[in-house]
Amino acid sequence: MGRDYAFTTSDVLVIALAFALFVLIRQATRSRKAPLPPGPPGLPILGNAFDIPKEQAWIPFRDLSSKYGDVIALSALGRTLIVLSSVEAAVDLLDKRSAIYSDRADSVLVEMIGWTWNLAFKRYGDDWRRVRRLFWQHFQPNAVGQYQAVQQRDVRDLLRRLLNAPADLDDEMKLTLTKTILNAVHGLPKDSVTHRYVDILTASEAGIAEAFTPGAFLVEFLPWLRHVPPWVPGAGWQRKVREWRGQSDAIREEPFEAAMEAINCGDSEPSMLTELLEKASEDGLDEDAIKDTTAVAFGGQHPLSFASHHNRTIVSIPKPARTPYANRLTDNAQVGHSTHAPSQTAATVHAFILAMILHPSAQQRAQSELAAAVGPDRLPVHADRTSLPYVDATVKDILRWHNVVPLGVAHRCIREDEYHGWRIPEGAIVMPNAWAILHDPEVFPEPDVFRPERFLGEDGKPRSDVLDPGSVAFGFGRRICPGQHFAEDALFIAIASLLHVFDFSHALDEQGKPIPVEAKMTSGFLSYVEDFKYSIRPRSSAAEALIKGEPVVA
Ligand code: HEM
Repeated sequence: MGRDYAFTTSDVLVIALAFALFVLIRQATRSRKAPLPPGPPGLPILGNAFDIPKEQAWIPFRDLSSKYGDVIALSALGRTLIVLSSVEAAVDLLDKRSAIYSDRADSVLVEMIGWTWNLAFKRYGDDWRRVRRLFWQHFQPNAVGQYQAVQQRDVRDLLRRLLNAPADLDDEMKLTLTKTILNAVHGLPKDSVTHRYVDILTASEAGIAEAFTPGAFLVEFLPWLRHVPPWVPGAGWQRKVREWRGQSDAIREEPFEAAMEAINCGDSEPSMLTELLEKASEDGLDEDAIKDTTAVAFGGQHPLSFASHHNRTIVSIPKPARTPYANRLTDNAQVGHSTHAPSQTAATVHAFILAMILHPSAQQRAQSELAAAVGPDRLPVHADRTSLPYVDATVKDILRWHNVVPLGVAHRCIREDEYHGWRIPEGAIVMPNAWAILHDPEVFPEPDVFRPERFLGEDGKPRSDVLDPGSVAFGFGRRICPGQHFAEDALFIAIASLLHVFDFSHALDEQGKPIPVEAKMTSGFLSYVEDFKYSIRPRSSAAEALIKGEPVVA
């Protein structure tokens, strides 16, 4: 009989010493090779562990880049972190050399939490390739056009709901995007998509943020800790992991189960799921592959970052008792609603509203353009985009001014490489500082100012000589966001429709004075603008009639 699986203090000490020795030997071997990119000097063994910022890391990283250059290296606990702060360096490494820069960091927690289905977490290899290819077939530029009608319909529903409950825009925006995704991907009828799905995403987002706060979980460095049962003093984190596992399972299972029930009840609409099911035997797809691919569209856009940090409250998601499909249609009372956007797209729309309040002249110019190009008798459609260059530039400057994934998603280098005479070690975590690139004053003069005009020439037409923020905000190389074209369509139609019929302005206090707002970003690998108060009202009675679908009287 072997002894019980329990670790004594001396076990832990021996392992820690062995690890320290390993790091020292590695450091000594490395010193004979090409140097790492420049960076702040570190402590022995611990390296730059104390230099890796936790709050709004993109700003201190940008400051380090101003001192050391656009490629900097930091080392912590045996890992090397490379931060890229120019578009040239990001494209050179993550894009042009994507054959070796497309892996993700290994993580014991990803496995424990059950996030292995999530494309964003998958290691670079055949499994990632298979799911990405399936996903891409339905989200590539030629395919996303099929979702535009659903996006328009859901945004028009949003406008109607806002007319009745204008204070709930953020919440309603999250629901709108979730409805569109679950309809396009799972074929769920729009009325069956309730706030529960939004809450599932929001809870998992908070869980991911806590799980991947650097250094927060020792198990990432000492993988054997995963075997310590939760009742052992100090192993309470195992309970959190169990909770997060439930959230991850909910994302993968719940919409899928509801979709299968809808199909069986003859209530489902044509979708990515129905297409995958039709082609399953021809393409050799099993249920797991189909579940993974559909789950990626719903919940896979919350990816792992080396320096993630978040301070949101975790919402617990009790699974509802199994009820017949028809009874679930109005089931939205299972959990409390979060006040935060569930996805990058909704967070971007939230930032757009702030920009409109801070820059009323931009709002007016976009509205004048809409009035001229679309007119008072109808709402905008995607096809209007080419005749709305200012609205299009507004979308671009929102992605730049407040990019919601400021440090991108970290890639991992799978083979030692050399760049400008510096060594990029095998296993290095490589992170594009997207915020620094999009706030570089050389590229975007007065970068902190929201100004769509920067993308337009004097004739009001789009300039081709200004960097498109979309080429940075959605990442790089083989891991580039596969939802980019869908997200850009969703942002355009939401922003154009909101501006066409609503005015956004400061909320007033009890004395009738405007309540000041400030553009502040939250910390975390998904960054939001901090909550603010605002007023939203229909632009005119004609706009109100348009929203309600009534005849417009000029
Ligand atoms: C404004 C909206 C969005 C932004 C700014 C955004 C940004 C990003 C970024 C920066 C990455 C990492 C790319 C890299 O590793 O270099 C990413 C990955 C990903 N995004 Fe998005 N995204 C958005 C919307 C969406 C949507 C709507 C979907 C799904 C329909 C989606 C699905 C994904 C997936 C599956 C990945 C992981 C790809 C992989 O690792 O291979 N994203 N996104």
